[in-house]
Amino acid sequence: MTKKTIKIGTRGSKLALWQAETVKSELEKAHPTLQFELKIIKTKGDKILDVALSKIGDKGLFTKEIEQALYDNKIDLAVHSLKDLPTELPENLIVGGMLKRADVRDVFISKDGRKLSEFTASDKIATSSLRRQAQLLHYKPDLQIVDIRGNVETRLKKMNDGHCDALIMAGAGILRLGYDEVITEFLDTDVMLPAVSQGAVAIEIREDDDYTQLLVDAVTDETTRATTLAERSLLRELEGGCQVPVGCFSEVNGDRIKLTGMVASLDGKIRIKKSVETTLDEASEKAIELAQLILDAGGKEILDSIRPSAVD
Ligand SMILES: NCc1[nH]cc(CCC(=O)O)c1CC(=O)O
Repeated sequence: MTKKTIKIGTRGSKLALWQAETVKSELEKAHPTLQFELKIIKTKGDKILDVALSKIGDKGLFTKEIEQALYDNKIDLAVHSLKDLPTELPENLIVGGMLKRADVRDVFISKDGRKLSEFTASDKIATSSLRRQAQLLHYKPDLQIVDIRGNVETRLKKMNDGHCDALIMAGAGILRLGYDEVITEFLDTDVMLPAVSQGAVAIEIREDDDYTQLLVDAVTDETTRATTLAERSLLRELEGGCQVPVGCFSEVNGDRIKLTGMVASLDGKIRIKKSVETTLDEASEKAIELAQLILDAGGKEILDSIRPSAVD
C-alpha cells in the first residue's frame, strides 16, 4: 500500500515559505511515519504590488486561491500568518490550529539608527497599515507618514533610496527572515498595539476533515489558540479586517488573560483603549464584551467613518 502524502499549501514568499517549512517540520516531528509535502500557490495579493493595501479592499487577497485548493482537495492544509486571515472564513474552512506564537510587537527600523522618540516633523515613516499610521500620529501628531508596499528587502531598499527615514514592521516577520540586525528597537505596546493575531502561524483546514484536524492538534499551542481566538472574536465584533485601525494585546499569566483592545482615528487624535481580565477559557466571550465597550466609547463612530473610504 502506498502511503498518502499530506499536502501543505502556501504562498511562495520567503516569509510564507519559512512558516510552511516550520509547520511541515513540526508535523514531521509529531507524526514520524507520515509524509508531508509543500505546494506553492500564487495569490492575487502576490500579483498586485503597486496599489496601497488599504485601497484594494479585498479581505481574501492573500488567501483565496489557496482556499480554492483546499476545496478541490489539491491540498490538505494551508499555512498563513493568522493576521492575514479574515475573521470570517469561507464555508467549511476553519483555523484548525496554530503554532506557538512568536513576539507580537512591531519593530522600528530607522535609516540612521535613531529611535522613534528622536523622530521629528521633518522625518518620514513608511507603513501601509492604518493601525500603525493612527498610532504613530497619536504618539506624535506632526510625523509624516508615507505609504509603502513590497517585501522586507524591497522596503529596506526603498528606505535606503530615500523614500523614507524609517519603517515599521511586525518583529515576527523580520526575525523569521533573519533580518535581526536591521531592527532599531522593539516598540512598546503602550505606544504601538500590535495587530490581532500578530506573530501567530495558522493552519487552515476543511471543517469536515477530522483526520487532518488530529494531525494539526498535535502541533498546536493551546495558549496561542485561546488568545488568538479571543483577539479574533474582538476583531469580528468590531467588524474590522486588517484594513482598519484596530490593535490588541494579550497578557497571559497562568490560566488568566488580560486582553487590551484599541481603535484609533486615522489622524491619531482619538485613541480608545480598553481592557478586560478573565480566564483563558472565557477569553473569547469576554472579547465580545470588550469590543462593545470600545464601540460604545466612540469606536463605532470612528469605524463607521473609515469603512466607506477604505474600499474606494
Ligand atoms: N501584513 C503582512 C504581514 N502578515 C504577516 C506579517 C508578519 C508576521 C506576523 O505579523 O505574524 C506581515 C508583515 C508585517 O506586518 O510587517
